Amino acid sequence: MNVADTQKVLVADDDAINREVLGELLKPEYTVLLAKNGAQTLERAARHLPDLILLDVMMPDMDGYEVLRRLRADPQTAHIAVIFISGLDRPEDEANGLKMGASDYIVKPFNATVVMARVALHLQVVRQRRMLERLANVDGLTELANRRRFDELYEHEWQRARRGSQPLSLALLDIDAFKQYNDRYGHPAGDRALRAVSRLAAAGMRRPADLAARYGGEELVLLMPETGALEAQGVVAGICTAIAQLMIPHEASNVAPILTVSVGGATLEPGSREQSAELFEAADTHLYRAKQAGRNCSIWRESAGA
Ligand SMILES: Nc1nc2c(ncn2[C@@H]2O[C@H](COP(=O)(O)OP(=O)(O)OP(=O)(O)O)[C@@H](O)[C@H]2O)c(=O)[nH]1
Repeated sequence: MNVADTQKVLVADDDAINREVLGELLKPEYTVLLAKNGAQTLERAARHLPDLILLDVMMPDMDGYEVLRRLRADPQTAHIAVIFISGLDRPEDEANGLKMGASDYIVKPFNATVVMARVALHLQVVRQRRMLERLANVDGLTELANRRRFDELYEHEWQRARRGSQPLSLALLDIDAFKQYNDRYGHPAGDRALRAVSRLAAAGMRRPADLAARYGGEELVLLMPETGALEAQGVVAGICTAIAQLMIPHEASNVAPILTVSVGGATLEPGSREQSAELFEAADTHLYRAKQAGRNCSIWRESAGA
């Protein structure tokens, strides 16, 4: 396994010897982080986002149950797998830990082989969950977010823009005469061109909350929260220029001898009256107009919300 793929395990125990024993045990296979109390566990969990936490139940500043509750309350750390390690060996303690959302419960004194086997098992579950999440959210051809993921994030960003009275910009980018491209150069070449355009769209997104997604077929959607119309148009212009600079030959196009795109965009500061569909529909209308206007161009609309 390559170092970048190594999974991270955080060992949280107030007892230095326990920390060391568990740390040494895990080190040959995983990247190990250590925490000596509850506060440090929360801080390291948020900073390093480990795949798994081995969490001592009895710690002086904050017990493991409280640490788990706080981890679950923060969306960033809510999904981190937790195995309780505890000196409390009554069945009700174990049941309580599992009910709280721990993946497993190991009673001290622990057996090293059993700890390693359980850690391996839960890390495998973590890997499988990530793979499923990826399959559910990422488009296989372009590696962009898929439409399902876009729909989810769009609603989230719409609400965030409304609460924060911030502009939200959205652009639909559609490859021109792509049917002719496929007909002329073949479907595999069409796939390559679509991947190249997608890569540039993703590279053009500047901020962490910006999103390039494949909306369907040869249509991409670019979502730019907290971005006004002028700035968003600048971002889109940069992407269109980068696509033109690829100079992908398209001899069957009536628009240009190279592959081009049309863009419809809109910016809105959501008020209480608008629905999220309105911004999308405005961008779609503008994409239609850009196609009508001869393609290889971008049309934008800006409007204030109520
Ligand atoms: N190679 C490839 N082609 C695709 C993919 N998805 C959609 N297409 C093709 O994209 C083409 C879209 O055709 P149209 O909707 O007529 O659009 P167009 O030819 O680009 O015309 P305009 O958008 O009006 O300029 C169809 O031929 C689809 O088969 C894909 O994943 N790979």
